[in-house]
Amino acid sequence: MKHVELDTGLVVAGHGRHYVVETPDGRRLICHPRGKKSDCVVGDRVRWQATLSNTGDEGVIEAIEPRRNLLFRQDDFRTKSFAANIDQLLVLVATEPVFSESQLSRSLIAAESADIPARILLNKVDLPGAPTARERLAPYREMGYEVIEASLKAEADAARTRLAPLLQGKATLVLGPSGTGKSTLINLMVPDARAQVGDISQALNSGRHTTTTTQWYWLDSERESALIDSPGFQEFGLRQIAPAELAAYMPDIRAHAKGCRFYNCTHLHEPGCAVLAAVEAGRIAASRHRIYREIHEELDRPTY
Ligand SMILES: Nc1nc2c(ncn2[C@@H]2O[C@H](COP(=O)(O)OP(=O)(O)OP(=O)(O)O)[C@@H](O)[C@H]2O)c(=O)[nH]1
Ligand SMILES: [Zn+2]
Repeated sequence: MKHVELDTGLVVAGHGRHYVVETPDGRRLICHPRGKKSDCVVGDRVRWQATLSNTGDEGVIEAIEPRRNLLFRQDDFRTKSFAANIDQLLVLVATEPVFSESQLSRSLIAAESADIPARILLNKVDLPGAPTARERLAPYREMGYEVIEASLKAEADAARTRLAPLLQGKATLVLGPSGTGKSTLINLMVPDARAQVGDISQALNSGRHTTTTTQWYWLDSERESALIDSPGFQEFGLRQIAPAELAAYMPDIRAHAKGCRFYNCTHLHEPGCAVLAAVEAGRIAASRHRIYREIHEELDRPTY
């Protein structure tokens, strides 16, 4: 196959085996991958060819360009990709509903292992629970993550002004549990969000109210900055990570792991473990070590 003859495009949405591909001049069309395997993800750069048949598709994806990165989760049974070729992850949490620290940590670990920088956005700081949420995020600030506070609805203009420079020139994947304000964020930063989803995606999404698939939104007419909205999820498996690697992807644990007596210390029970000593001394948050233990046990279980 001669790639030079094929058109290039960006995958901006996926619906089962159908993908919405955006051409360099901004046109969007439906494509399906050649062959049975549908292994495209939003953010993929692809090469496609116009279809001559009347399948309803307008193009066939012939090739996927090598990915710069891929953020995904993996359990015993399957791998779920969020997006490819992203510049940063924005983990959205809120004062209410109370967020799961385990889910937050898992998102950050997945990003670390994929070498993708991450920030945390705490929404709804106008609510009385804000100080508690802030306190729960203190360890994350301390280990180096930027925590941005906002009230996306209550203080919309201030939030937009604060966020715009952080998103400038980047493709930002947003992950966060349902009810934290993801739709509010998209509508705040992407005024023409509905139009960008477009008739194609709306048709493929078959009348559902919320988008159930990942969607790429441009923030500017120059198409330099983008937000990628991914649907909420229940489980965040990290099977792609070997148990012995886990500490390296948790900055607070990593900072102490060098001081352990044994080079292959699991930081769970060993004598002379600098991580356990740091937990004891309060230099690593107890909640973080609990999460480390929980994930380590999960990764250590045999797969069937
Ligand atoms: N108090 C307060 N409420 C907010 C703020 N931002 C969003 N909300 C509310 O939080 C609720 C959830 O917001 P959405 O934007 O729909 O959240 P979502 O994450 O898209 O939720 P799903 O649609 O369930 O995925 C709505 O009732 C919003 O009005 C805020 O800054 N302050
Ligand atoms: Zn140790």
